[in-house]
Amino acid sequence: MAIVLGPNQYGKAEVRVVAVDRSSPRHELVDLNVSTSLRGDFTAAHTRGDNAHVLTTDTQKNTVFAFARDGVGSPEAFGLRLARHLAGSYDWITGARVAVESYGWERIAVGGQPHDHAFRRPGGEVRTAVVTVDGDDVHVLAGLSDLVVLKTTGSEFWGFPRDRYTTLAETRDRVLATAVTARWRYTPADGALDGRDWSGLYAGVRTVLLEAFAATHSLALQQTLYRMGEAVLESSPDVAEVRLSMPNRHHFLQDLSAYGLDNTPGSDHPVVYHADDRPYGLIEGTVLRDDVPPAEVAWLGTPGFC
Ligand SMILES: O=c1[nH]c(=O)c2[nH]c(=O)[nH]c2[nH]1
Repeated sequence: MAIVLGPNQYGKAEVRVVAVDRSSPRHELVDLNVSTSLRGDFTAAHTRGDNAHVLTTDTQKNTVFAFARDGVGSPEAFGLRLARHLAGSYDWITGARVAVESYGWERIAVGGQPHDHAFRRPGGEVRTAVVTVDGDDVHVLAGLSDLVVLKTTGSEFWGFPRDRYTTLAETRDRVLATAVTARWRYTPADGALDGRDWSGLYAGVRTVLLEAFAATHSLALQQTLYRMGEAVLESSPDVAEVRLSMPNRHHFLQDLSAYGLDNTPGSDHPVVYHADDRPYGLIEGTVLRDDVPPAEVAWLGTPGFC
C-alpha cells in the first residue's frame, strides 16, 4: 500500500475587485468577487514542500487586479481571459477554474435623474418599524437597514491629525461606500399618530436619504451622515429625530506599480479598487430638532446605535 496525493487544486478565493470607468463624467462601475483555482502537477509542494511549481495565490490575486485594470467587460469574458492566462502560464499547469460573481448596481435618482457617479445596490434592504406604547404615550420609529450605496467620486478625506501611528494618506478623490441603517421617530402631533400615510412618509424619507448621499460632496462620512439626517428633518416636519449607523466600506486603490501599471484615478483606463470587508470604520450619529422633547422610551430595547 502506498499513500498518494489525489485530486487537488489551489488558488485565491474571493478577490473583491471594483473597477471604475471614468472615461466620461458618467462613471461605469463593475463590482466582482473572483476566485481562481489552478490544476496541474503540484505533487512536490504537497509531499515535500517544494514550491517550484507553485504560482502563488498572491500572484493570482495580483493578476485579477491587473486584468481588471485593462477592462472587465462581462464576467464570462473576464473569466475566459483570466483562466486562459493562468492555465497557460507554466507547462505543469494544466487547467484553471475562475469563478466570478458580479454584483449589480443601479444609479441613484436625484430629482428624477440617474446620477453620474452615485449608485445603489439593489436587494437586501429591509424596512423596519418599532411601535412603543408607554402609558398614554405612543411612539413610532420607522427605519431601514442595509441600504447599500456607493459614490465613485465626490468624496475626500484629509485634514485629520497625524500621530506616530497614522499612516493613512490624505485623499481628494476616493470611493465612498456604506450600508445605511437608519431609524427616525415621528412627532406625536397631538397624539394623532393613527391614519398617517406611513408608506408615503417612509418612501419620502428614503428618497431624501438617497438623494442626500448622492448629492453631498463628502469631506468625511461623518459629514455625509449629518447631511442625510439634516435633509430628512428639513423635508419632513413629521420627523423629530434621525439616528444613523453607517459602516465605511473601504475601497482601497490597488497599487499596480510593481508590475508597471499606473492606477491613479484618471480617464484613460479603469481604476481598480480592492473592496475590503473588515475592519471597517463605523460612523454613527443622531440628528434632531432641539425643540422636540426627547423620547428615550421609544428607543428602549433597540439594539446597537439605532
Ligand atoms: O470618512 C471618514 N471618516 C473617518 O473617521 C475615517 N477614518 C479613516 O481612516 N477613514 C475615514 N473616513
